[in-house]
Amino acid sequence: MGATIEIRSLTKTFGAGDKAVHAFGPVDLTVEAGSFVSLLGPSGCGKSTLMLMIAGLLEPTAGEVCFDGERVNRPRTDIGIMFQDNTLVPWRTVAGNVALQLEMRGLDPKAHAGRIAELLRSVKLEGFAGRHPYELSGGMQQRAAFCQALVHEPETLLFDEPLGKLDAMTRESIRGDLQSLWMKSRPTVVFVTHSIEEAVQLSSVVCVVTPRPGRIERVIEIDLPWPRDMDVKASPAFTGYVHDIQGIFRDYGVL
Ligand SMILES: Nc1ncnc2c1ncn2[C@@H]1O[C@H](COP(=O)(O)OP(=O)(O)OP(=O)(O)O)[C@@H](O)[C@H]1O
Repeated sequence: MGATIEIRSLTKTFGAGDKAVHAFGPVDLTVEAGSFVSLLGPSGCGKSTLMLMIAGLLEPTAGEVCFDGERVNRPRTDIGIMFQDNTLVPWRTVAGNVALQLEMRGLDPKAHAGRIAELLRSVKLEGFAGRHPYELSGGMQQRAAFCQALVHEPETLLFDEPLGKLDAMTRESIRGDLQSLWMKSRPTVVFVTHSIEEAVQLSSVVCVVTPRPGRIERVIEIDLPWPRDMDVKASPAFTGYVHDIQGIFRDYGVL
C-alpha cells in the first residue's frame, strides 16, 4: 500500500513583480494511501506544476507536501514518475532503459532481471527487450516507460498525462494495464489527464482543477465497481459521472 500524500496551502508563483505568473493554488488535498486520484483540468491550470512539487522537483512558493507526515524538501527517489514525453535514452535497449532506473538507485539490475522480464511481459513487450527505442512505435515506447516507472516497486506513482500522445486503442489497452496493476498492489496514484472519461474509468477520486491559477474546487468520489471494464463504462452511472463533470467544465467556459 502506498503513502498518504498531504498537500497543504500549496501555492506556486513563477517569477516576481510585473512578470509574476501565479500558476497554482493555494490548494489543500489529502490523497489517501492506496487511492487513485486524477487531476482533471484545462490546459495551463498548473497540473504539471503540482506534480513537480509533489515529486520534490520544484519548490513551492508557499505551503507544503508531506508523504506519510514527512515534508518533501528534495527529489523523492522512492516514487515512480511517467510523463507525456518518455524518458527513454536512445543508446540503450528497452531492457537496458528499464534497468537504468535500478542502476540510478544503486540497485543491481542482474538481481532484478526476473522482475524486468515480468514487467515487459505484462505490457506485451517481451519480444522487444533487446530492441532500441527507435525500433518501437509510440505506444510501445510508452509501455516501456511504464515499466521504467514501476521497476523499483514504488509505492507512489505520479503520472502526468502518460497516455496523452497515444492513439485511442493503445490508450484503452494501457489504461487496462494500469488498472490491473493498481488493483493488484494498490500504490497511491496521482494521475493527470485531460480526458474526463479516462479519469472516471481509472479513479477512486477525481479532483476538478479550475483554470489558472489552478485550485481544486471539486473532489468527486467515483463509486463504481472494479474493474471498470466495458460493461461498467456502458452503465448509466458511468455516463452520469462523465456528464456531471462535463457540466462543471462548461460552467468554467472551457467546454
Ligand atoms: N518554469 C516556468 N516558468 C514560468 N512559468 C511557468 C513555468 N512552468 C509553468 N509555468 C506557467 O504556469 C502555468 C501552469 O503550467 P503547467 O504546465 O503546470 O500547466 P498544466 O495544467 O500542466 O498545463 P497542460 O495541461 O497544458 O500541460 C502556465 O501558465 C505556465 O505558463
